[in-house]
Amino acid sequence: MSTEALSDDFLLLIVSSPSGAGKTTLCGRLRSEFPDLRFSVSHTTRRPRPNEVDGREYHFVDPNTFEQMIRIGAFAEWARVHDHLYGTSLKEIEIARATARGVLFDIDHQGARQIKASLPEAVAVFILPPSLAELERRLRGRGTEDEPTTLRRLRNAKGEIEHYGFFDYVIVNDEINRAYEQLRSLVFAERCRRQRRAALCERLLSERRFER
Ligand SMILES: Nc1ncnc2c1ncn2[C@@H]1O[C@H](COP(=O)(O)OP(=O)(O)OP(=O)(O)O)[C@@H](O)[C@H]1O
Ligand SMILES: Nc1nc2c(ncn2[C@@H]2O[C@H](COP(=O)(O)O)[C@@H](O)[C@H]2O)c(=O)[nH]1
Repeated sequence: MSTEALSDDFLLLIVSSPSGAGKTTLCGRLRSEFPDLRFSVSHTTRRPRPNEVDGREYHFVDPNTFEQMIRIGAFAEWARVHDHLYGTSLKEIEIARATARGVLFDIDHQGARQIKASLPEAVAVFILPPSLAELERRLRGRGTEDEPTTLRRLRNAKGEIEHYGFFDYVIVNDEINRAYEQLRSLVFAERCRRQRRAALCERLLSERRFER
């Protein structure tokens, strides 16, 4: 990690997991505790769930609009996940840079790799369920997907876990409070990285005080 890459205080935090492991729940808590960490609202071609609001959880668009956005280079990253298209627009990152102290991405491992390729200072966290049986219980318990979608997501889980080696941190979401405590600790720790403090150190060193 280069000093230059971390020379500002802006945190790019990626959270990924297999479907149902709990990243939306954990990101929701982060958003409440750290309002200066702006949630990146992705574009997707999947249909909204009953409780989801366009522009809040996602920008819900049709496939033609999504493909047009790909053509004009509007995305920082995009991927096909569970048979739908999902993408992070460059605009989301620009807005976060202009208005917040960081940006929180809830994206899959393909998107995480693309973000890291262009923004290597990004910090990537993978959330694991304690077991596959518990993953299934959670996804079914959430009750948002029909049976074919549930099965597709469960069948994709191992393929996603295979990518754990790419991530900087792995958190096991067994007990939600414990997992959240670990995630928030990461935010604090990342904000204390030496490289993010370089500007302050240089400023203190340049002050003309206590000099003989
Ligand atoms: N530690 C936990 N213990 C028990 N249930 C949990 C825990 N964490 C999350 N859940 C529940 O599991 C379900 C799935 O969680 P959530 O929607 O956050 O998963 P997700 O990883 O965001 O899934 P997706 O990728 O499908 O959006 C939700 O009903 C949530 O309340
Ligand atoms: N590569 C990207 N993946 C994304 C993005 N937004 C969400 N996701 C991932 O998709 C799945 C499914 O999400 P769901 O809301 O339909 O359950 C999950 O792994 C998300 O992290 C994105 O912009 N790019």
